[in-house]
Amino acid sequence: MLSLQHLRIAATINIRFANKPLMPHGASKHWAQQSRIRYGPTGSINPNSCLSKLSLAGVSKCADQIELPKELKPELMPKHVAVIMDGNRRWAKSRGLPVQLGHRAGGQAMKQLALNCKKFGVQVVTIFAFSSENWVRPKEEVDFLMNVFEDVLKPDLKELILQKDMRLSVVGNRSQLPESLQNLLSSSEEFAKSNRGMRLILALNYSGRYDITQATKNIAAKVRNGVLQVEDINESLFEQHLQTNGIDFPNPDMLIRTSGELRMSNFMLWQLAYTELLFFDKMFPDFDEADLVEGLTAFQRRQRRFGGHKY
Ligand SMILES: CC(C)=CCC/C(C)=C/CC/C(C)=C/COP(=O)(O)OP(=O)(O)O
Repeated sequence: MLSLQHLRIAATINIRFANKPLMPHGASKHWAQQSRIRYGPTGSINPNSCLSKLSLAGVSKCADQIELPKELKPELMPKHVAVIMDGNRRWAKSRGLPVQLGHRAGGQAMKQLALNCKKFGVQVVTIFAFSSENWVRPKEEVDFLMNVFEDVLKPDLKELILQKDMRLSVVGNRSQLPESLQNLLSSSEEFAKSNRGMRLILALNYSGRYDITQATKNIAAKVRNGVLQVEDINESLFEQHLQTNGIDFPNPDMLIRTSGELRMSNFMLWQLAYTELLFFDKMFPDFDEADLVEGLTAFQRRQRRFGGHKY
């Protein structure tokens, strides 16, 4: 239940309800004190982007504009960034707000993160939005989260799909999600089908162990039916039976987890085998462009060996 006090705080940081944008505006004094709002310097431009080609011809904007802060190298950008957005509730509690507002602010941070990744030329972003274990939360929080998914997804997906040319895929067991959310997800995927921009993958009611278990069961059934031989089973075949099969994307290069927790929480256990892990102390709603640049810079400094040696 929202008290008058909460409404006052929400008003102070310019939070609006019922399908309306909820992220506090930079103009708010309270918000400015709580978070660094920085707009990364756009020093270097990917030489392959159409921006650099067109700017030679005196044109300053184009559809696939890639603007890189000067500390980032285009050739070392991760193709696929996975995100565990953690800390929404702690963000809200530390401000005396109901947890629901933390989830709404997290939704806005998610959209901004997707836009920034696109701006920097990342090809795939996977967001862990709801784990199969999250159902154990209080029913009213789960119900609220499902509503937030719809509220955030309706206008934001529309914008990301229609204006930003993003492709959309959903992994996880959708059949347990509310019907209206299932419909929204399917119609959004359909709408985005012919897009060619960055791919956004939402993991909703997703569990890495479940993913591996269902792949194993499917393969076992095929062996039992004689469709496959035991000798046919290898990593590539196994991957084809994961829920992420059918989505044309490389395994994540980089994983971001916010809120200071240092664990995987059952997220893409197979797919993250050689992913570089980056942990941030900030709560997810505070994760901004400067943090993303910091993470990408750290990623670019790492030496990826994939089990090999390079001495
Ligand atoms: C895809 C989409 C539209 C998402 C928008 C809403 C959103 C950001 C949902 C994330 C839900 C979640 C379980 C966050 C983790 O923080 P937590 O609740 O575990 O916070 P805590 O770690 O502080 O308890």
